[in-house]
Amino acid sequence: MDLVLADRARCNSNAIIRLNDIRYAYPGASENALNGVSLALHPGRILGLLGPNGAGKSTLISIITGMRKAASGEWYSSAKRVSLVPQDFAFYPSLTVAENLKFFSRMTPTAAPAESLAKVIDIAQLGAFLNKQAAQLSGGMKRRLNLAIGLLAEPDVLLLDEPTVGVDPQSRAYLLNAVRELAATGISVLYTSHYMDEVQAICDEVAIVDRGVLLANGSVAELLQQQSSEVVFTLSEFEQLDWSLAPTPLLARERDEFRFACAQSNTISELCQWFTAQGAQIIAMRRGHQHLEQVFMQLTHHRLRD
Ligand SMILES: Nc1ncnc2c1ncn2[C@@H]1O[C@H](COP(=O)(O)OP(=O)(O)OP(=O)(O)O)[C@@H](O)[C@H]1O
Repeated sequence: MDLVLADRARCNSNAIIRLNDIRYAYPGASENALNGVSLALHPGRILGLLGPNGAGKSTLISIITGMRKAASGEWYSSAKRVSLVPQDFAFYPSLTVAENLKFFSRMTPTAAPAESLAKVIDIAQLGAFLNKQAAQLSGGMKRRLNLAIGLLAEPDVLLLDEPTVGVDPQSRAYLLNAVRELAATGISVLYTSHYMDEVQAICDEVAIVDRGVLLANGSVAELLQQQSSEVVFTLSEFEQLDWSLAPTPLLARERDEFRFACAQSNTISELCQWFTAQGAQIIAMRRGHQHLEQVFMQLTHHRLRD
């Protein structure tokens, strides 16, 4: 089946790019690399794309850029320019920063190339490094040059494939801030990273894929809430509790925090009553996961770097 370029009415949202039920198989492969993935990118928002190795992230990115054609599904886009900042450095190591930027600027048709060049130098804060050979830059500065080249096209959709691999903490903080500022100007960002804390910190939304299937998609807060059926109590004066008599089995304890499965609606009230009756004090209670990594592990059953 041919890919359908749906019109804005069928998109039924303000998405700048929307994928519906996208399937893709590499020639000769026994399994689909993408198995019915639906996703939307929105102006001014950062979507974090997470998945273990081989999940289908790169394949998805190549479909969004148009480098690969899906076997079936719908694809809607109102983006004028989509830029991909790849994980591999996409510049000439023997040229200086300025020479690289000028070269790629000439390759990128924009209305005002000089202004665009000045703008990306400013965003990536490369002004002090223009005469340095790209090969001599630190890991963080190379990432900034990679980003600057991607921004030359003045994209309205920016696809970032692991933009902070191999950078020092300062450059990392700088890059994360730059990505947030770019989104604040209205650019739609797809952010792929193996660093969960980054994704949790800067992304408005997260999509978790594994084996070509979208396992979860929503805001970070939604995923932390929805994907957990656990409750954690912080207690004091708990030493006298006989856990074998608890109305719900204790799953785990860490210092004064006690974790329980929360399968039924009355689990929490039963536990509260039991703690109070046994003389323990409830200091705090929270539902849901605290970290995206816990959500990821629950859904994919392995760590991101496996
Ligand atoms: N050129 C190719 N030919 C055949 N199979 C491929 C090709 N590229 C990827 N695949 C397979 O497609 C599936 C999805 O791969 P993809 O590269 O999209 O995953 P990924 O999530 O980007 O992984 P990583 O985090 O390791 O980059 C995997 O099973 C992979 O082996």
